Amino acid sequence: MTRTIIAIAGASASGKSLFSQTIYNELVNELEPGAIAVIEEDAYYKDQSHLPFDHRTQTNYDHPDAFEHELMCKHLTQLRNGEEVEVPTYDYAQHTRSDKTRTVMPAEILIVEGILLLSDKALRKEFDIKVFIDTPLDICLMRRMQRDMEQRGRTLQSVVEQYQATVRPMFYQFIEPSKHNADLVVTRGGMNRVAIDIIKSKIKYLLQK
Ligand SMILES: Nc1ncnc2c1ncn2[C@@H]1O[C@H](COP(=O)(O)OP(=O)(O)O)[C@@H](O)[C@H]1O
Ligand SMILES: Nc1ccn([C@@H]2O[C@H](COP(=O)(O)O)[C@@H](O)[C@H]2O)c(=O)n1
Repeated sequence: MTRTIIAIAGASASGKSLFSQTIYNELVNELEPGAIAVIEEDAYYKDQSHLPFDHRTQTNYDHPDAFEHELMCKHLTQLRNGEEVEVPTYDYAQHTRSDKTRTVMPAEILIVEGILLLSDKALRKEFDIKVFIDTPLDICLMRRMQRDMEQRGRTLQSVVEQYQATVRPMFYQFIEPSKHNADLVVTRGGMNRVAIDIIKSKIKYLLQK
């Protein structure tokens, strides 16, 4: 069986999750059970449970060193080889992994979404289709403020400080340059109906082959 791994990369709050989840939700009931799955790069943030909470708030979460990309690469290889994996789950409020894992079965179509997927050479080799969600950074910041305060337990001040200290500089150092590794660059992210339909058609085509 040929399996296809699709990477959806882009800035924080650019709409990667919305884009990926829209494709997944619109296809999941049409396809054979278990044919499609989604994995988040955020699940592979390093475990920091050994560090005091105050230390964890100081981590640069937008630098590649914050992630355990080796484990992610290993899991993608296992999934491609037909093995199920235990994907970590991440707790943004505690800035570390939670003690639960999520079993992911080897789907024919695997969508992977995350900020630094296309900046890591080893990870890039795992992807058959590479998409970059290209959303202006000011829009990402506005969305991030709202989302992080509503869903990730952040204050406005903490979002602004983190944005200036790490999110914005790391975007220019790592994420934006990685756009050139993409096969497709998508504007308007999760609301780009044409782009969503193109990826859906490609997935259906691959599953018919
Ligand atoms: N095109 C869009 N228009 C309006 N809101 C959007 C759009 N794309 C994403 N959002 C919202 O912005 C927030 C961040 O989007 P999300 O998909 O979680 O970003 P990412 O996964 O890239 O961090 C979410 O609350 C989401 O609903
Ligand atoms: N403890 C953490 C871990 C990550 N972040 C931020 O999450 C962003 C990536 O997730 P998206 O869903 O927004 O793509 C990244 O920019 C990190 O700054 C965090 O704030 N705290």
